[in-house]
Amino acid sequence: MTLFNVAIGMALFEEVSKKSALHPKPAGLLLNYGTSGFRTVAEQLDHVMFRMGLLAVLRSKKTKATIGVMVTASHNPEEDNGIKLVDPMGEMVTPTWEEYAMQVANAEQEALLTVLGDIMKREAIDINQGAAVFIGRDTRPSSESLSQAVLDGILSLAGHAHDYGVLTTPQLHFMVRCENTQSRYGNPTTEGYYQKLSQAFVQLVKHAPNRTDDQKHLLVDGANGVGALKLREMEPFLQKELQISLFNKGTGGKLNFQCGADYVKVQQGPPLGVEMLVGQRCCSFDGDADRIVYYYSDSEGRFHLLDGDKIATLISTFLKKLVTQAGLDLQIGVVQTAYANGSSTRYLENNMKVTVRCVETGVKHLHHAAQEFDIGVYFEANGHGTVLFSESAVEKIQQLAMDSSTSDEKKSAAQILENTVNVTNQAVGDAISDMLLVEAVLAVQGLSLQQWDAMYTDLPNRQRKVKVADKSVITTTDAERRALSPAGLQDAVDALVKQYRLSRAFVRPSGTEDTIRVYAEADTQENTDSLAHEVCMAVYRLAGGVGEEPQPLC
Ligand SMILES: CC(=O)N[C@H]1[C@@H](OP(=O)(O)O)O[C@H](CO)[C@@H](O)[C@@H]1O
Ligand SMILES: [Mg+2]
Repeated sequence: MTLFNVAIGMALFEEVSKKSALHPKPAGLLLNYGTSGFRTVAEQLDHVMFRMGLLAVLRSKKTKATIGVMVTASHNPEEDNGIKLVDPMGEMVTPTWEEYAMQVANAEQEALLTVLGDIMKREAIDINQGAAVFIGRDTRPSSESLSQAVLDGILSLAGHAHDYGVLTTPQLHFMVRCENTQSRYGNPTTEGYYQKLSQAFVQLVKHAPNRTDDQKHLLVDGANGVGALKLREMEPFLQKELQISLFNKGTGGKLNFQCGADYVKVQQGPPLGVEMLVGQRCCSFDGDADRIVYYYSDSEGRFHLLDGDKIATLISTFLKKLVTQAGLDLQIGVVQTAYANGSSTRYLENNMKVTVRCVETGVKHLHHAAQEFDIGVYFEANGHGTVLFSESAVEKIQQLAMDSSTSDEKKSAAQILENTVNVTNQAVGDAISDMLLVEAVLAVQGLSLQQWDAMYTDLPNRQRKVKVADKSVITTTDAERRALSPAGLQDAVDALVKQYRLSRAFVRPSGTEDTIRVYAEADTQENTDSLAHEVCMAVYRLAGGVGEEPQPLC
């Protein structure tokens, strides 16, 4: 380092030191960079925001690219908030830097500069390298001041910041990817996002010219969050090809309260505030619009949920048909987690004959595994997912779509595939993009919601939680489907599972909550609930359960 660089470094660090005093860390407070960043009650987060602004600058210097910072707590209560970092291609920040994020967030006030200095040394970061950070935030009341703290952090390390204000999480990921591909992926503006996705959607539905107004109609539960706002902004771009009735728009109700994708998935019932008629197509976004689930109510008043597994099945079936029609040699894979319904996995493997991989919970694991295929479809059962197309797959599709010597059938399949690529937000799961994709797939194939639902029947399933003294006593293997410790737990689960038909159960520590999650499925809801309860009891007894013993449901 030259003396000049040292002087610059010292001046910057002095500024950081001065500014960080305005964002003090409560002594002793330790936070975890979990499955999707830091997440806790908003009051505890000011120092974390400031410090993540600093870290984003370092990450930007290291990667020589624009980095994203999103302020949101997704589906969690309005009082909570959170922050996550976005890497250059719009993906979640790499694991080593999650570690750094924790070190920086948890450093006591006087140790902050040392921790930053150590990271710079370890990563050989050049202080003179420029830095740029994009910021987005959700609609929580606390998000504005918290994103201001991020901005303070960025500016105090002399980084360049672009504050987009209120955005959905996937929009922020999209902006970062556009910027770092010199706009090859799209323009890094909300208008660029609306244009790219809606143009592709409008092209796709041209392959379904006789859609009725009824077929174009969709009820959307916006979870009283940012998704509702952004969908309203996007509507004019859709040229009436989708007619949206928007509920839970955030004008009256509380964010995520008895509504939104997470509520609908966990309750397996409709959200508050949506006026659904029999058979009508409905979907719910979550609070930051990166998840979506579909549902309808049948003539007997029964609620039908079409979750992430059903969406993955619909999309991969569609893609497989098109790839075959186009005569392209592209391998399609579907990535799921242990929470995927057993029926969906069986259907994909046995009927659709696509490769299915199971990975650990958390989008970063799914995203990573999906990159190994020419076309990788990944969805968590809760509705978070997307499709990744490899660069060479996109090239082959584009070439064929323009090839004047090929047959009309092949060309048309390639053109549909090309628009499918463009309607998809490949940076990350995106409720708006997934909604357009599902709507287009249904339209092009002339499928009703009921026909889609009938592709396979979900096995009854149940998710439960058990409180234990120390959740780390449970360790798992085989994509979290088997427990390695404590001794005897997996044997107990195996013995219980054997007593039921079509059954499966597993236990794992949650990565976002201080609890053990239990999942069970079996031939009937009654058997599923009974299996889930017995597994909860095994966890309670063998893994140090605390508080009241798990009770059977009803
Ligand atoms: C069963 C379940 O839905 N788990 C969720 C939940 O993770 P846990 O590690 O199970 O707490 O939050 C994650 C982040 O939002 C999400 O990716 C994941 O799917
Ligand atoms: Mg979310």
